[in-house]
Amino acid sequence: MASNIGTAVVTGASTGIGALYAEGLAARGHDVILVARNAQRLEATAQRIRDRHGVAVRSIAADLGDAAQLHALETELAADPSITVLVNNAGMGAAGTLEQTDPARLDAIVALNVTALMRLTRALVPGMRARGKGRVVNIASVLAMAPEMVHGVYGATKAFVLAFSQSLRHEFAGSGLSVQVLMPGATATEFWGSAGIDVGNVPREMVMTVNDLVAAALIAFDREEFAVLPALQDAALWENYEGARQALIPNLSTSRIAPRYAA
Ligand SMILES: NC(=O)C1=CN([C@@H]2O[C@H](COP(=O)(O)OP(=O)(O)OC[C@H]3O[C@@H](n4cnc5c(N)ncnc54)[C@H](OP(=O)(O)O)[C@@H]3O)[C@@H](O)[C@H]2O)C=CC1
Ligand SMILES: CC(=O)[C@H](N)C(=O)O
Repeated sequence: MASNIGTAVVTGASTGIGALYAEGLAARGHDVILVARNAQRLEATAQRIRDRHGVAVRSIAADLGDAAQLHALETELAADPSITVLVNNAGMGAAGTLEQTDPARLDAIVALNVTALMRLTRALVPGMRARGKGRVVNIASVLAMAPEMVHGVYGATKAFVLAFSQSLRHEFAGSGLSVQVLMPGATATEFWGSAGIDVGNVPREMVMTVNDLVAAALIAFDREEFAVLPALQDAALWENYEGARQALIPNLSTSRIAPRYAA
């Protein structure tokens, strides 16, 4: 029998944050659709979730960095009226600076972290809006606010994810749709090895386990918080940051040159 709270799509769900997040949604009663490239690993995760939670689990093997595969997935998911949650989790990084990193790798990072996330959201939101309910969860990073903590374009892609989520929150107001942005700090997953970084070189006190990260993220999912920073101990620091941003907004565009630029 289909879940009466609908189906959750989770990208990058074969391992790491995505696999545990998908399992957490299954534990809450969602049917789930898992997306990643490696069909075998994906199906192993799917079977584990089925066995443990008894919900319907589909795995779709697709490379979200490939335009044709992304388009096929958009079409397939847009036609599924059972989808109530989209978790845009798949993402990748790279160890080097802008100049050290192959341009093709930079393109791949932007294609996955930015384009695929934006396109899947664009594909699913019209149906959610027509049905009057839906949730989008975007996995950004604390590096959205601190891109200088790492090299290259990765932090900039995560700044896109944060800004996109802020914009969606505005666009969704009053629609029954909601968006959440999760900003993990360093989390022990395969992400680091794939990016060519040894997580063992990161101070241990800065690295969270993936179990802890996802447990906190799911509590925030249940609370329907907008911005989720599981590693930030003092929530007032985020509130002050966001308060300063909100204070800027009404002052950012005026017809008058600011006195400091007057000739
Ligand atoms: N780990 C960390 O320290 C942090 C991670 N994040 C973010 O969290 C998210 C999840 O990261 P994490 O779990 O650590 O990463 P992992 O590397 O552990 O998992 C990445 C997942 O994405 C899938 N994936 C990778 N490339 C593609 C692709 N081109 N198309 C489809 N699926 C793909 C992988 O499966 P497959 O290889 O089979 O495709 C895998 O399921 C990412 O957006 C990351 O940027 C944010 C902050 C900190
Ligand atoms: C916060 C981090 O260090 C991290 N590697 C990330 O992926 O954003």
